[in-house]
Amino acid sequence: MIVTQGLRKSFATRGGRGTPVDAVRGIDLTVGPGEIFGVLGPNGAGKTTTLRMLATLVRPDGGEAVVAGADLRAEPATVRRRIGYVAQGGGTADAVTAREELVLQARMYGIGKAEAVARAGEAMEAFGLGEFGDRPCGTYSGGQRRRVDLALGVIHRPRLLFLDEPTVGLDPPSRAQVWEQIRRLRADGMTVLVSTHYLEEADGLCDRIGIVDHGRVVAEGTPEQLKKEIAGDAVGLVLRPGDRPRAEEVLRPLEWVSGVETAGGDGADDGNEGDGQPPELRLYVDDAPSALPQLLRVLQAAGVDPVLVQLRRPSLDDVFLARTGRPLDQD
Ligand SMILES: Nc1ncnc2c1ncn2[C@@H]1O[C@H](COP(=O)(O)OP(=O)(O)OP(=O)(O)O)[C@@H](O)[C@H]1O
Repeated sequence: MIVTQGLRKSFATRGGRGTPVDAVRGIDLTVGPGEIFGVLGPNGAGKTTTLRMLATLVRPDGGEAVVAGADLRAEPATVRRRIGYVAQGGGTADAVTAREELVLQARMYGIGKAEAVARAGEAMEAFGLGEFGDRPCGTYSGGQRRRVDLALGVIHRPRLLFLDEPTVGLDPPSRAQVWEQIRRLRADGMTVLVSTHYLEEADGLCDRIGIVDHGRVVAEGTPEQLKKEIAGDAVGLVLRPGDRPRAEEVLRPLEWVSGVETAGGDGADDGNEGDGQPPELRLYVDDAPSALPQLLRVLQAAGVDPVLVQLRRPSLDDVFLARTGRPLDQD
């Protein structure tokens, strides 16, 4: 549904006298039909500029893209007809009602009056706007407003929808409601490209993500793939004093254990830990839930009885950290 190669954009500053800002330095992305694809990155990473280029609102300086089956540079009008775009702040006016906005938006896409009114009614129902949609937009909560923005973005039934940070500033329940609506659009066959700087949103909502930093894609894949690439799963074992050498001896040769490390404690296994904390033996495995029972069997056969066993799964924050050298600032 989207294929980009080397898409880039710089902005002139101080009327062309300052150093140009390289907002996007060469973005390569592939978004398949029917997926929710997340562009994850910190503020200023180039997410908005990327979305605006793909939605024909900003002209790229270089690179190629095919969007919704049309060439971005050669056929921008075709791209525009096939897509929907919801900007970060949304676009509703305070004095008009959601229903009026929906009818107006449909009319702007050339839809006849009766059909526009019918579609507005359907959208009110589908996005749960019935309770408030005949009041002026200025009286809505942030979450209600975002649902109206979504409804406006798809009133012309595009096959591809761009959402720029759709849940920024919303409280968790409103965020969950917006995610529900986005999932419903996917279930109806729509492809959704969403930009976000929330790790939880990228992880929980998106089928695949591209991590963007300083105008480049630094990682692309499903959230699970990306987390696995970084570390696989980890299992933490807290052992009785003196048990560690025997545990390491039986665990290291196992082919499904890719690494064994000691975390915490003073490293000396003499029953006299320097900081009072028993060391944790951390094992790296491909799939912790299936490795766990085997692990316990091997330890039991060796006469080792762990005090504590815990599953540790890497997060997207670990991925971001590994690829960029710093954690993602989510404020
Ligand atoms: N019109 C413009 N003129 C000059 N610089 C710009 C312009 N638009 C964006 N930039 C700069 O380009 C860089 C990327 O901005 P962009 O808005 O694409 O990032 P973003 O990842 O969407 O961040 P945010 O989440 O804060 O919107 C930033 O350094 C920004 O200041």
